[in-house]
Amino acid sequence: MVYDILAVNPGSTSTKIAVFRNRQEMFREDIEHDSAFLDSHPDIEEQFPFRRDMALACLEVHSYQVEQLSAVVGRGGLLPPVKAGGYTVNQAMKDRILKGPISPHASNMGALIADAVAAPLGIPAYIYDAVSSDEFMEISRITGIPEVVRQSFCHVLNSKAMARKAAEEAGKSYEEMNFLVAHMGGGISFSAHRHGKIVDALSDDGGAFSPQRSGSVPIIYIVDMCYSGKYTKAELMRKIRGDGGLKAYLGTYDCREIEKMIRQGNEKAELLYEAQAYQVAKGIGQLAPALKGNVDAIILTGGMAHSKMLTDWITDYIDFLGPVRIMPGEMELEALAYGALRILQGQEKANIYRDALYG
Ligand SMILES: Nc1ncnc2c1ncn2[C@@H]1O[C@H](COP(=O)(O)OP(=O)(O)OP(=O)(O)O)[C@@H](O)[C@H]1O
Ligand SMILES: CCCC(=O)O
Repeated sequence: MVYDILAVNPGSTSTKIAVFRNRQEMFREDIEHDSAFLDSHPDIEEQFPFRRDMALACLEVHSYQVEQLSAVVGRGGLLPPVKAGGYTVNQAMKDRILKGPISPHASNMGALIADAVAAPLGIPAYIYDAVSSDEFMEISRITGIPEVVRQSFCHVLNSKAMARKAAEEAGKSYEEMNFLVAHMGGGISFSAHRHGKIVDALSDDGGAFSPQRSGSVPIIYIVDMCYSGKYTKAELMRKIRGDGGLKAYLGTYDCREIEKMIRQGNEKAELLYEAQAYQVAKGIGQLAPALKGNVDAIILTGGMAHSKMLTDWITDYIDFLGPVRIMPGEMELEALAYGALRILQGQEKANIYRDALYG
């Protein structure tokens, strides 16, 4: 049986799409969004129709008839904790994303775009390995404030896909190995994979700063900023996500531009870029206890892993912990499509999303 699957991956700076015929990729497009557009449309509800239309326009460019699709699969977003694997997009999931998002994260649009394309065609819409897939150890959830519980949240899809690939290349199964993975995209996250499960992770405001995020910042100063009367909540959130990190210091989140500044002798850019590498190394080191130091490999992945300058610095700071594998870019579209294919072929069952608030 032949299945055509559209995979859609909305990231913080880009939307990537591809059509697969079973496991064969027919075509893909990586749409990098203009930073001015992202700045002027910070809300998911505003960005969603635009990104959906761009995805549909890509199909047209490739003269692909949507009626040929068997299913659409989107990146799974920041839902309340869910299982790793596939879910059918349903009303409860859409309500949660639109009315009560855990956090306004680009990945939330994956389910919405998948549903918007699939529903008129009468075909299933799925998400796979959502960012909030939860395999945490209980000890990983504890913070110093009882009301605040750490939620499992990271680039699950790509981190697991790269760890699986590294295991395959080592001639072993993912479940036999232990990995520390640093995903370095518009957002940066770290995950500790123990025998096939992400038992702890750091991301967003809990980890390193990133090209456009603040990362973890001493909270006492943030409390002062909150009560200073100088900022609205939305303005402070933008400092944490969107306008933080390298962009806050250097005015751009494009690392290729930053490397150009460095080549032109910009010392501030060089200091900040090495600080970026150092923070990534610290994030990896912070998770090493989750594996009790039994690290088969440290994987550096995501768009920024294309940068030799960054990966050389990071390796220099961290290779005492284990062998470093550089696996640039991401395999998220493949991971989405192969997951949906396993569901369509009956090898896996799609989970039913249920929500305490939205049914
Ligand atoms: N060749 C390169 N050298 C250095 N940095 C690069 C290179 N290619 C991409 N990047 C950087 O990688 C980042 C984007 O990575 P990626 O495309 O993985 O992110 P995304 O998918 O938009 O977001 P996320 O991964 O957080 O979901 C940008 O900061 C970009 O400048
Ligand atoms: C993709 C979830 C993790 C993050 O954005 O930091």
